[in-house]
Order: sequence, then C-alpha cells, then structure tokens
Amino acid sequence: MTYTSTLIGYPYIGEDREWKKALEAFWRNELSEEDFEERLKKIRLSRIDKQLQLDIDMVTIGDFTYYDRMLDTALMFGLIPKRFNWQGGKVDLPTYYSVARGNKTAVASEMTKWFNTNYHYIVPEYEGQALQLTENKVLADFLEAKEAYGIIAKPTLIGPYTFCKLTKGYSKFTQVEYLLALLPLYTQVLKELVEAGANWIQLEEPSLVTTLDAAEIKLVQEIYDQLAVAVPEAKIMLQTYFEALCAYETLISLPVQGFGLDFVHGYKGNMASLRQYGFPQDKVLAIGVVNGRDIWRSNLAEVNATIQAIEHLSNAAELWIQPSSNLQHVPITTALENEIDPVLKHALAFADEKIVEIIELTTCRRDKEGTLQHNFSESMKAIEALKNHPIRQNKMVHQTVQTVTTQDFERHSEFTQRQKLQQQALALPLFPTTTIGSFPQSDEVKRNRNAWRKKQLSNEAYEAFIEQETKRWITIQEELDIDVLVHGEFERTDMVEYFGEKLTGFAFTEKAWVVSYGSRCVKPPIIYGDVAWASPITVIESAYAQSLTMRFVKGMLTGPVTILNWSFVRDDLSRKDVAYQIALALRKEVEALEKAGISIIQVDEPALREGLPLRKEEWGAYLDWAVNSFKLATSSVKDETQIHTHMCYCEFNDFIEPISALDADVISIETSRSHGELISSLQVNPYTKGIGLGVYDIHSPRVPSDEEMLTIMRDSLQVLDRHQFWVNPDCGLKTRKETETVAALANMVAATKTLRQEVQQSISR
Ligand SMILES: Nc1nc2c(c(=O)[nH]1)N[C@@H](CNc1ccc(C(=O)N[C@@H](CCC(=O)N[C@@H](CCC(=O)N[C@@H](CCC(=O)O)C(=O)O)C(=O)O)C(=O)O)cc1)CN2
Ligand code: MET
Ligand SMILES: [Zn+2]
Repeated sequence: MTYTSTLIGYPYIGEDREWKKALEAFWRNELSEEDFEERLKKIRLSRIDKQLQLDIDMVTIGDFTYYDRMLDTALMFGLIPKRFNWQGGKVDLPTYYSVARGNKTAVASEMTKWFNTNYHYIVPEYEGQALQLTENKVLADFLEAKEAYGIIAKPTLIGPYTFCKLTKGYSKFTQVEYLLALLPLYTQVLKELVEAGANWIQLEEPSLVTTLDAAEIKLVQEIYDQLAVAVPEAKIMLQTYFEALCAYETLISLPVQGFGLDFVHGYKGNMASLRQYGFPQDKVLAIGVVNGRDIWRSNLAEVNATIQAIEHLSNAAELWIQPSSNLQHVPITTALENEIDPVLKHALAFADEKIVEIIELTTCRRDKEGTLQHNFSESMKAIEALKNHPIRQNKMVHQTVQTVTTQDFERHSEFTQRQKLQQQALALPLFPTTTIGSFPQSDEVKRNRNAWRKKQLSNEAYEAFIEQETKRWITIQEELDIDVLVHGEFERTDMVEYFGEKLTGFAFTEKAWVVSYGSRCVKPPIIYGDVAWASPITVIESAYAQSLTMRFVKGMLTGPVTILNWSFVRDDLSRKDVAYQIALALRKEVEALEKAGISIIQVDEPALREGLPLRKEEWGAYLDWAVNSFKLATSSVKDETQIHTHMCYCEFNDFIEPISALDADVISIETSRSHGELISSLQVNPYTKGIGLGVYDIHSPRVPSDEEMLTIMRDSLQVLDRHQFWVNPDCGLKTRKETETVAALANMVAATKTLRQEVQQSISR
C-alpha cells in the first residue's frame, strides 16, 4: 500500500491578505501591470513554498487565481460575453477585470454561490461564441513551479461537466454544440500539460455530488469517454467534494486513473457505496478525511480509524490522504491569533494546521511496524476541554430552546390584516424607495474605527464620529427624497461580526480571513458557546437616526440563519439548536427596537439559501428550522410594525415558497444581474407580499442610468401588483464610493418618480 499526502487546493489570499491588497491597489492604478504581476507571482510561489515546508508529498498548482477560478476557466476558453467586445487572442487584464467587475459600458457577469459554501464565483456565459484556447494558464503555473522548485506539481482544473453545468446559456438546446466546442479545448490543455511533464492532473467535479438524473449521468460518461480517447496519456484524478458521489455504482468506473471522495461531508453516502460496490482496483483513491470547511481540530484517532475502514472496504492499492475540499474556505493559520481564549485556540485547526494533521495521519498509516509514536490523544484532550468550557453550560438558554412552541413562530394576524394596518400607520407613497442598510464605509470611517480599536480614539470621540456620519447621511437621503431611510451601519465592520461582538458565545479572530468574492474577504466569527442577548445592540443608533427625521428609519438586524451560516459554528450541537439560540436572542432585540419607537424593522437573511443542503431530499428539514428561526426572531411584534427582510447572492427562482413562508411584510432582493429569470418565475409562482426588486447592481462601480432602472421596474410591474412593489438597490452600499452611491440613488429616485407618473396616467386614462 502506498500513501500520498496532498491537497485539493490551498488559500490564495495570503496570511496578511497580500493578494487582496495587490488586486485593489492595481484597480486603483497604484500598481503598474508589471509590479502587480510581480506581487502575484511572489504570493503564488509562497504557497508552493508553504506546502513543501509542511512536507506535503504532492504539491497542487492551478488553484491560484487573479479573481476567480471559474472566470479563469471561462476566459481560458475564450468564453467572453459579446458585450465586452473582445477581439480574440490572449485576454488582457482590463478585459479580465471588466468581465468580473463591469466597466463603463458593460455590466459584469453574474456572481453566484459556489455550491453550499460562502464563496461566490463568476458565472460563465455561453452565447454561441466561437471558443478558442486563449492561454493555458495552468500550464504556465506548472512550468513556473517546475522552474522555481524543480517539482512536478499536480495541476488542478475545474472539470468539464461542472464547468458546463454552471454556465449560463447551457441548456439541452445548446448542450451538444457547447460540448463539441469545449471538449477539444480541455483536451488541448491536458495534452500540453502532459507534454510538459505533468504526471497527475486533478479535474474538480463537485457537480457530481448533486442529484443527477439519468441523462446527466450519461452525459458525464460521454464526456469522460471522449477525454480518455482524446488524451489517453493523461492521468486524471477526478475530484469530488462537499457530498457523496451521486450514482456511485456507475460513475466510479469512469475511465479515469483516480477518484477523489469526500469522507467528511459525504461520509455516510460514500461509506455505504464503498461497502456495497467496492472500489475499482485499477484506480487510485483520494480520500478527504480532514474537514476542509470548518475550523475544528480533527479527532485524529477517529480519523485514523476511518482511514483503516476505508482501506479495508476499498482494498485500494494507493491512497491519497487529503482535506475534504479546497482549503480556501478556511483561514490560513491559527499561529497569528494571540488574543483568543486558549481553550478555544487549542481546539482550532486552520489550513496550515489541517495540513499538519494530514501529514500526521499519512505518517501514521505508513508506519506499519508501529515504530513511531503517534500521539493522537492531544487532539482528543483539546476537544474534550472545549466541550467542558463554562461558555457551553448556559442552562437557561438550553431550557428556553427546548420549550419553544409553534405559537412562538406566528405573528398575531395574517399578512392581509397586517398590510391594512401598516398602510394606515405608515402612509407610504406608491413604490416606496429605500436602500438595503449600509452606506459607504469610507476611508475615514475605517480609519476612525481602526484608531478606536487600537485605543487611539476614545469611545466618546468614536461615537460622536458615528453620529455625525449618520446625520450627514440622513440629510443626504432626505435630499435624494428616499422614502424609507436607514441609519447607514457606520458602526459595523461586518453585519455578522457586529452582532457576534454583542452577543455571548462568540469569539473573534485577528487575521482569520477567508475570501468571499473577488478581492472581498470576511472574518467569520466563531460560535463556540451558548448564544444569549446581554443588552441592546442597535437601539441607540436606530433611535438616534429616527430622532433626526420625520421619515421612517428602518431598524437593521442580521437574521439568525445568516449569523449561523456566516460564522464558524460549534459542532457539538445541531445547527437547528444553535439557530434557535440566536433567534431567541434577536427576538429580544426586535422587541427592544419596537419599544424604542422603530416602526419598520429589517432582519436580513442573505444567507438563508446558502445553508441549503446539496441534496434536494434534505431541503425540507433544513428549511423547516431555518424559516422557523426567522419567525422566532420576528413574530412577537405588533401587527402595525412592518417586518422587512433582505436576500442577495442567490437564485430565487426555485425559492419563492420558503421566502413567502418567512411571513415578512416586505422582502428586498437582488435581481439586477438576473432580472429576467426572476420575472418569468414570478409569472409562474405569484408572490403576494411586499417585494422590492433590486434595480441596480451594487457590486460594480458603474452608475446605472434612470432609463435602465425604469426598464427593470416596468418589467417587474408586469408580474407584481403596484401596491406590493418597492424600489431599492440589490444590496447594501458599504463597498461603494460616496459619489457613485449618490449618483445611482438619484437616478433610482428619478426613475421611480417617472414610473409613478406613468402609472397615475394609466389609471386616470
Ligand atoms: N460575514 C459576511 N459574509 C458575507 C457577507 C457579509 O457581508 N458578511 N456578504 C456576502 C459577501 N459580501 C461581502 C461584501 C463586502 C465584504 C467586504 O467589504 N469585506 C471587507 C472587509 C470588511 C471589514 O471587516 N473591514 C474592516 C477593516 C478590516 C481591515 O481591513 N483592517 C486592516 C487594518 C487597516 C488599518 O490598520 O488601517 C487589516 O486588518 O489589515 C473595517 O471596515 O473596519 C474587505 O474585504 O475589504 C465582504 C463580503 C456573503 N458573505
Ligand atoms: N443590511 C446589510 C447591508 O446593507 C445587508 C447586506 S446583505 C449581504 O449591508
Ligand atoms: Zn445583500
């Protein structure tokens, strides 16, 4: 038996987010293209260096990117939307970043969640373009690693099935021509790699863990049959992750030389398949046994036992031992965290610590004579100590969660009844305009917060600054003539972190960043204890903003499911129980806001859909407790109090039912990048509560014209009643500049006023 330690992929942002800083400096024209390339090369090589230093047997390359790997793959094949007027040949950086971020004349490609992770990728668009290999970037990376370190690294690529499946414009009508164009390009990339001396090549096919129908299974077979014929000399590791392989008995015999399976998130399914069908004896088996998605130390004795069981069931001659997925979903190292609770820190494993676990497990498996000491008990002790931590022993919280009843989920009256009362109480115009909550986090805002964090600025001075900024933006909103105002969220770095800091049970890191999309990163809190409400979180800011204006100011909270899904969560309780703990804490905050005179309260749930299991058969159970958590947080208010929610970054088209089940009076959702699809699905599944369709994309610095937004609004009115229709941007504006924001909002309000006139005229006619 041979054992090889390897990775599916490693984070690319750098320990101090050097990658993010380089990208943003380049976009601001502070770096020349040459200096930018130089800096990225340094980061790229340092990742290889790290893997070699930690003693990984097989280094992975091709997992680095200049923005997003799906985008890289699309552009490598010349799959560039026509609106970018690309003339062929190597894709230059301005074109690359235009597709990602939009430019003056063309909107960016859509962005959407990468499976059930918190990462968002750029969606490739197929419009019948003639495809061509623009540049073999993976080959360049392979050669670079060979030259710098003399290694034969394992190149990785997004596999052809997953790539097609996630392409917009791929359908049963375009499937044949698309694949006929694409497969020769994959073939060429693989051929060039083999010719350059590549041994193993990893093709990532996470789509193979979703529910596949017979036609899809057949297609996967055809794709891999073709590749095997076209490049018989390539040694392919077909890598799956995030769940168990679907249709194992068929797909496991695809003509590839190795198969990678996730034995963390797909433990049950993959074990059952191994037991029932065994493993093909001519293939290498790569096993994901260390969790690539969470931050907890593995119980190494347990994992070692799992590996033994897999060896026994598979009878494979060669095993690769690896994390369950790309490590880009976890922070880089715990070594930089000096402030954290030592009991917690001891129980954590980020990317580098996970690699150490992989190495330990690999050495242990190799050590057949048992000559080495394998001290697995330390990991067990760390886990045990955290389990007994006083922060996990809040009896009150445990008891309240146990005694929640169905009544606790319901508002006093039905929506139609509430709608009447709210119309009377709020008296808003037709098509009320609003924003999603945050306004630009200017350099000044960040500077002040940093100074305050470093104790260079007093609490009083910091609070005074936040008030001044809030006041300035209340005035701006009034001048823009927006109907329902927000306080601007200047006191928040991040919508989850902020709440975590005020609730019990959370821990925060200094440097534990993970990439969210493009250059944007988040530092997820760690929920490691029982969650409880200690004192008001947002009441002072909301009440202050409300005191400045006669218009309504929305209270602004992050919902329980989003706090859960955007944190790293303890694994000793069910996710449902943790969500209910958070919901019960937020319920107190909602009540405190109402008591303080806030009439509209928005509880954001952008991550509600992110928690959906990959397998459809598990959706129901998740949605049950997720929807109930939102209701638990929001249902105790008076009928007159209007509850809003907000969602972004997801396909809603198959999600209208759960959205409706939240029983929120108004929802604002992102649609500007996928507007047409939502409209057609609303045609089929009518939605009856208040709904604000995002009329412009906030991820791009581009200022949309009022005409453009008006078109979106007119279309929306085809499928929505005018009394339910709200107008808002796609999401919060914290990442935008002030000038862009004001210009775009002015156009949005102008478009709304035109629409009101049009509708009035058509009524009076
Ligand atoms: N948790 C979470 N997950 C989410 C989202 C979200 O909003 N929150 N939204 C979706 C993704 N959308 C996102 C939108 C914006 C950003 C974003 O703007 N991120 C910022 C970081 C936000 C932040 O915490 N900023 C801190 C600054 C932290 C920082 O950079 N500090 C410097 C120090 C600077 C100094 O000393 O001068 C450092 O650590 O190096 C602040 O505002 O105070 C970024 O990447 O730039 C991230 C995700 C999905 N997942
Ligand atoms: N209220 C939040 C904001 O405006 C909602 C963001 S959803 C990712 O930033
Ligand atoms: Zn949003």
